[in-house]
Amino acid sequence: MSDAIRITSVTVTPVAFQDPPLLNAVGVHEPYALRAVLEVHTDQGFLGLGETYADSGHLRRLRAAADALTGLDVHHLGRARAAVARALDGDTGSDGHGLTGMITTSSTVDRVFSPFEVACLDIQGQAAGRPVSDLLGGAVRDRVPFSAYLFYKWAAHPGAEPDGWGEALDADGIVAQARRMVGTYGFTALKLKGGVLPPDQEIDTVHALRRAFPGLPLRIDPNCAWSVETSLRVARELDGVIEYLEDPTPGQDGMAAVAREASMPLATNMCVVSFEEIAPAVARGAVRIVLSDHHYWGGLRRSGLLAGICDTFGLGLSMHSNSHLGISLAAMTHLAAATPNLTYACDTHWPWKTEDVIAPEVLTFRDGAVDVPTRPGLGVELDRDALARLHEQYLACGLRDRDDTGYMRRVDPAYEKRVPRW
Ligand SMILES: O=C([O-])C(=O)C[C@H](O)[C@@H](O)C(=O)[O-]
Ligand SMILES: [Mg+2]
Repeated sequence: MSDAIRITSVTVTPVAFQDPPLLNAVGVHEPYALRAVLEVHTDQGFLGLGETYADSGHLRRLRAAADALTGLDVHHLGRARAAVARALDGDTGSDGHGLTGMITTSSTVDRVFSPFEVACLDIQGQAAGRPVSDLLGGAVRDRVPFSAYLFYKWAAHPGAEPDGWGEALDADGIVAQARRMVGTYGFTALKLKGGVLPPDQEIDTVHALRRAFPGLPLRIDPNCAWSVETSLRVARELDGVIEYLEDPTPGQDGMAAVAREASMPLATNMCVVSFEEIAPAVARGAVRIVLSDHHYWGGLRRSGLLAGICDTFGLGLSMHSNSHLGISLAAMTHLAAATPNLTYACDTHWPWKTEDVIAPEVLTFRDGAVDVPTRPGLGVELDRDALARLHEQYLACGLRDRDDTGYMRRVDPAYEKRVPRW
């Protein structure tokens, strides 16, 4: 039997990378998105990487968990998760920005454990000489398709230079944005972030996308900005136009009411975001598709568990994203490659970022898909200069918690977060 590979220390480095003014149902993205980069060091010299959120409470919990993992074998993931749960001792997170649904004590453990699990799998893969997808059962596809994630947006952050994408505050602006994304990355599915403009304008935008891209699957996600009645009206207007309707309205009961009458499947990354929410959602018939996200479903293997449960109950599976860097894209790609029933193109914010902490050449888009890395582990390497620069940017930018609503209020003091808004 081969030796244990024991964790000797973990480095948690918060970073900030530039983010354009993307609009959503709760406000607007701030000039920087925050992430934490985890480096898990071991007694055999392997270094494992993980990436996660970097809000201040999450950073505190990551550091507590990091201390608790020292000495554990990277193969003992069950023990590692239990050690994280003990270290957190009930310290439960909250969904400050309002885009990710309810957070419980157990789902907080999943959020905190996830990047450590990814880093441990990175190490296991390096030691075995196998890509992480092989540790998850093996890739069933060599390339993972992603969708173009379209946002209404301002041309620039207030007082700053335009970001190069230009303004997109109507259907023409979104179609132009989609043309550029599809032209550059080859995406074969389109997702519109909605809940920003009055519903009729967003319906017009989806129809404009349908005319401009007749063959591509379309989705809209207003992050619960609509009442049940509004959701049903939008569903009627978009009958036969979208492949799924994502989180039109708050709560499983509201979603179930929409699901009973809407012609298209409903999808969620807001009313089913933890294991305890699956059974009630199935009982209510609230959704037909769950967007997985290893960052809050407890890592790659627990995301596989979610996939199995979805399969059992006949639920479809897609994948959610937040603003992220290359370590996360690598993990998402390995997971999607090894998940047979993940049949929808995954979300990614990738095109919106201009900076990263990994060497750029490993993960590239061709025809809207990323080749599954075949090198041992995650297959990505840290660019230490870039990590240091983005950490300096974190220290200098002053942002410590994602606050799309607060940022919007600085621009428009009358702005209010309302769920549902229409
Ligand atoms: O599908 C979703 O709900 C998201 O991607 C949530 C994100 O936070 C998105 O709304 C964003 O980045 O503004
Ligand atoms: Mg969503």
